[in-house]
Amino acid sequence: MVKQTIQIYCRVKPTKSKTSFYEINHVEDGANLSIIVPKDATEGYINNKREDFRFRFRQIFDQNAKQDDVFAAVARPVIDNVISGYNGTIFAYGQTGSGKTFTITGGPERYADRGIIPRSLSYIFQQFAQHADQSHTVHVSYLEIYNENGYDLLDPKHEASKLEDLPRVLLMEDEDQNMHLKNLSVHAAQNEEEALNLLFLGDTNRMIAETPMNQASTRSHCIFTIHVTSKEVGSATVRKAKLHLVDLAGSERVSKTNVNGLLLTEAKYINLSLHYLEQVIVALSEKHRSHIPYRNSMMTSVLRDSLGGNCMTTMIATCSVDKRNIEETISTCRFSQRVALIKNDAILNEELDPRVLINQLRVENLQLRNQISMQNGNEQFTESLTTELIEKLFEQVKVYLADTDNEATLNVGADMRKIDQCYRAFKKLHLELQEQLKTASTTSTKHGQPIYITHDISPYDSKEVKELKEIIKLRDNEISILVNMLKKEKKTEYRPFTESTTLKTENSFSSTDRVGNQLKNMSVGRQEAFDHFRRENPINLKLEEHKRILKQRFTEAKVLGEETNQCRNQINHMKGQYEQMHLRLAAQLTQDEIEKNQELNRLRSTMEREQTKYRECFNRLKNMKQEIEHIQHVIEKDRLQMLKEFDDWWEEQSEQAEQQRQLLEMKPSTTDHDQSRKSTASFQMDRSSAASNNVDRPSSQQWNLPLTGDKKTDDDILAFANARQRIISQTHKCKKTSIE
Ligand SMILES: Nc1ncnc2c1ncn2[C@@H]1O[C@H](COP(=O)(O)OP(=O)(O)OP(=O)(O)O)[C@@H](O)[C@H]1O
Repeated sequence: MVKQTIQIYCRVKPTKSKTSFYEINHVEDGANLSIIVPKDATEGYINNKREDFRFRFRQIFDQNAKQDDVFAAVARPVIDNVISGYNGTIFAYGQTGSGKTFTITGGPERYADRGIIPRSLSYIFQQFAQHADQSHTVHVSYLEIYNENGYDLLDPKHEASKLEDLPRVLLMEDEDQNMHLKNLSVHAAQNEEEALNLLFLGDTNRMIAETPMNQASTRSHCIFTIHVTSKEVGSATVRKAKLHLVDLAGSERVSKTNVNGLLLTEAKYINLSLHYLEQVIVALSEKHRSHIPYRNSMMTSVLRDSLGGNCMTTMIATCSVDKRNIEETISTCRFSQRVALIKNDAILNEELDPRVLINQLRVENLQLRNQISMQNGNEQFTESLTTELIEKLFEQVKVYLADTDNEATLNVGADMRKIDQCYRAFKKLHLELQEQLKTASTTSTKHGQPIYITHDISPYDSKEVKELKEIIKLRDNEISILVNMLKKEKKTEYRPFTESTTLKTENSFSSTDRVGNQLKNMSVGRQEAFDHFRRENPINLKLEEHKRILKQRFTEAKVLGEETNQCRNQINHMKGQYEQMHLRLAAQLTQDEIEKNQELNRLRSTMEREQTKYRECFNRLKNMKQEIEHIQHVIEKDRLQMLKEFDDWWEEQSEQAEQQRQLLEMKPSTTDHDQSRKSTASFQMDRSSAASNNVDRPSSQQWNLPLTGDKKTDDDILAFANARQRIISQTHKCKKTSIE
C-alpha cells in the first residue's frame, strides 16, 4: 500500500496586462504563491485587513508555462503509476474562466494547446508500444454531471442536440455499499486514434448539448476515465487501474455571480455539489472524523476513491491573478491547502486472470500425466505412427516456428516416436531454407543483381541485423497505413462543406455524419439560407483558416512521406547488397574474418545511419498524422457549431415569420387585399423604424408569405429571412453613412 497525500499544483492563467498582485518563490520542496491584495480591496469585499496571503504548492506553473510542461510534471508520474496498477485522479479546480478546461482538455485551436486528456492517451499508447512483453487493454468513459444528473457523453447511438437527449447515468449502490454507475458506456480503444476519436465524440456532445443557460464547461462537471489493464505474457496476474481526469464546474460563489431564475438554480446546484466536495475534503482533513459525507452528491460519490481512498490523487488549482479575481483566487488557494492534508491509501490492483490460470493448470496437468506415464512405463506404444499423424506433427512444428512468442511451447506428449518426428521436421525445414538461399544466390549472380529477401530472416544474419529487419517490417506496415491514409484524404481534401473531410476509420465514431445528414435532410430553401448564414458567420473565417492549415500540413506530410519512402528503398537496396556480400564472404572466409571485413562493416554503418534517418522521418510523419487528425477534429467541431448556431437563428426567423403572418391575418393590408387573402400576404417593414434609421425602403423589401396552411415551408421562411437580412444590412449601411 502506498500512503500519499493529495499532491497540489497551481497554474496561473496568462493575463492581458502585467499584474503585480502575486509572486512565486521556489523553495526546496515546492513553491510559494504570495498574493498581494491591493489596499482598496482589503477594505471592500475581503473581510479582514490582511494584505498578503501565502500558499504552498508542490509546483506552480506561471503564466508562460506550456501545456507540455504541465503534462510532464503533473500527469506523467500519475500515468506511470496507473500503468503499474495504481488508480489515479487529476482534477482541476478554480473559478470560471481560470483555465480548467484548457488544462484538462486543451485549447480549441492549436495542436500545441492539447491538454492533459489527449496527451495522456498518447502517452499511454506510447508506453504500451515500448513494453511488447506485456499485453494491455484500454477502455474509456466520459461522464457529465449537470444539476446532480449524470449524462453519458459517449453514447454513439444518440445524436444529441440537447443534454437531455443523452442517456441518463444513474448512481446505484450494491449490498456492500459500493457505488456503481448504471448506463455509463465504457468503450474499448485499440489504439491512440480510436481513443482520441472517443474523446472527440464526447467533447462534441458536450458542445452540442450546451445551451446559453448551460455553458457546458462552466456549469457542469466532466469526468473522463481511462481504464487500463496490463499483463505480462504468460503471467496469470492482471493489473487493473483507472485514471479519472476531472474538469469541475466553476467554483465562484453565488453571491458574486449576479444570477437569477434558472441560472440561479444551476448555480445553487453547482455550488451545492462543490460545497459537498468541500465538506468531504474538510471531513477528510480532520483526523478523527469517522463519517465522510460522500453520498451527498453524485460527484463526491463518483470520486469517492479519489478522495481519501484507493487512489493517487493530484489537484491543479487554476488561478486568475487580475485584480477583480483576487478574492476567488484566494478562495481557490485556501481550498487547495485543505486538499493537501488528505491522505490516500493507494493499493496495487492485481488480480489473477482465471482463464490464464486454468490454461496453465491444464498444461501442467498434462505434463505431469506424461511424466508419470513414462516413469511407470504405462503407455503402450504398439501401433506405428500414421502418415496423417506425421503430417499433423509437421504442421505443428511449422506453427511453433512461426510463433514469435518466446513462451510458445510445442507439446506432443511423451511418445518418443512423436518427438523424433518433430526433430525430423525441424531438419527438413532447415534444409529447405538453405536450399532456397542457395538458389536465390545463384539466380542473382546469373543476372548480376542483388538478392532482395526483403523480410525473411536469413540464418546468417547477426542478431542486430535480425532485430533491424523486424523493425523495418513493422515500419513498412505502419507506412503503408499512412500512405493509404494520405491517399484516402487526398480524395476528400477539397470537398465542399457538405462532405466528409475526416480520416476516421469506419468503426470510429464520427460526427461527420451528423453534419452531412443534417445538411442532406435540409430543404433547398434552408440550404440556401445556410449558405448565406455561413458566409456572414465569424466561425466560417476560423474554419477557412483551419482548412488552410490542414492543406498545408497535407503538403508537408506528402513531402515527408516521399522522403521516408526513399529512405526505406535505400535501406532495402543496401540490405540486398549486404546479404549478397555476406554470402560471398561466407564461402571464402572464417566467421572471425567476416566480422573484421572492412567493406562489410562500412556497408553496415551506412545502413545504420540510413536507418536512424528513416526512424526520424517516420516519427515526424507519425506526429504530423496526429496533428492532421487534431485539425480535422477542430474543423468538424467548427462545422457543428456553425450548424447549431444556424439552427437557432433559423428557429428565430421561423417564429418571427409566424408572428408576422398572424398579425397580417388579424389586420390585412388594404392594398392587394383580395389577392393576398387568396394566397399570399405582403409584409412591410415597420415604417417608423425605417424612418428613424433613415432607410429608403427598397422595392424588394416586400416579400410574400403564402397563407395556404398553418405552417409555412422552409422556402417561405427563407424568403422572409432574406428580406429581413437585406433590410438589416441596409439599415446598418445607412446608419454608417449618416454617422460618417
Ligand atoms: N494557460 C492558458 N494559456 C492560454 N489560454 C488560456 C490558458 N488558460 C485559459 N486560457 C483561455 O482562457 C479561456 C477560459 O479558459 P477555460 O475555458 O479553460 O476556463 P475554465 O476554468 O474551464 O472555465 P469554465 O469554468 O467556464 O469551464 C479560454 O479561452 C482558454 O483558451
